[in-house]
Amino acid sequence: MSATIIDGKAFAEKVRTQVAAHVTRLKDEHGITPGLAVVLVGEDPASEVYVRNKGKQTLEAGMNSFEHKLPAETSEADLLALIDQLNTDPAVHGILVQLPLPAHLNSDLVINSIDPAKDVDGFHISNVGLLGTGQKSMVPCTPLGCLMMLREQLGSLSGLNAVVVGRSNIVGKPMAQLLLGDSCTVTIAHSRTRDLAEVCRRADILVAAVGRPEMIPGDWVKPGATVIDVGINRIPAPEKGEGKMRLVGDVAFASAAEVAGAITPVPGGVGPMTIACLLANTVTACCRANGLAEPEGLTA
Ligand SMILES: Nc1nc2c(c(=O)[nH]1)N[C@@H](CN(C=O)c1ccc(C(=O)N[C@@H](CCC(=O)O)C(=O)O)cc1)CN2
Repeated sequence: MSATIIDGKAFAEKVRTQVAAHVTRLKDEHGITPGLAVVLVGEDPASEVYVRNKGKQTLEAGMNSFEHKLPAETSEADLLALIDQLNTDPAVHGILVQLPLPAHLNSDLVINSIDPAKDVDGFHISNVGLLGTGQKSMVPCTPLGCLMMLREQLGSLSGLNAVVVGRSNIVGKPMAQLLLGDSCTVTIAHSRTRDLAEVCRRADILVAAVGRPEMIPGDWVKPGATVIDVGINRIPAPEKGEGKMRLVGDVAFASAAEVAGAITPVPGGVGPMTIACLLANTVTACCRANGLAEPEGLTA
């Protein structure tokens, strides 16, 4: 293996320390405690873990955490009523609805009912438009985490060829906008892209966000490229025992690490940065709501 392994866990800890320092300053100098409300509908086991970790890390950073756990059969009207209440609650600076929502709920409608200023996920259509036009917005947490790691690894991204494999609203599209904002030459590739291998081989920065286990092999990676693997896929791991599973990314890590200059592992790469950036966005939202200077280095 020749690539530098980008340690997302360590980087996330650094971001959380910075967030906690800003929170202390907001409390001491302005008497304000940032607050994050997380809404979980249903009992998806992975979502329950993510929501628990969000609450724990919010409290550890010195912020207020408001957790709302609703039954899977919650009606859209009841969910919208809760969001309405959070929108007007002055103690709540950030609101997040954990995805995926149960199938009977319209995710777009629910997300677009959040006050854009409190939309710490950056999924509201207003924030999508602001990001797309290069204006100040709330930036989706996973792509923001990827951008922070890339800047830390490479310094300037200007002029680099970036290929984003995946066109989701949550990762692929905002990631491409952020890379464009840093003056990369950006290609968004997807399942219908012709000669995907060749497209990937042109990338100085390769971001994999397709949700297909180990889909990108090492021979699709340009020598020296920086590879950011957003995929979190659970696959059977019979070597660990019957019925056991393990996590892999969208990139075949071992072969890609032979070729890449730097690469994020799964787990321990992009994942931990998602929650760290959520905390950062909550502090940013709190500062904006109170007309205070935004924390440096924690926004795009
Ligand atoms: N409203 C949102 N819903 C979802 C988001 C989101 O950003 N906003 N992203 C994902 C889930 N997610 C946070 O919500 C998340 C996913 C993964 C991790 C993480 O730290 N992963 C670890 C591995 C964890 C494991 O063992 O399963 C890693 O990669 O090292 C954090 C947050 C979907 N929903």
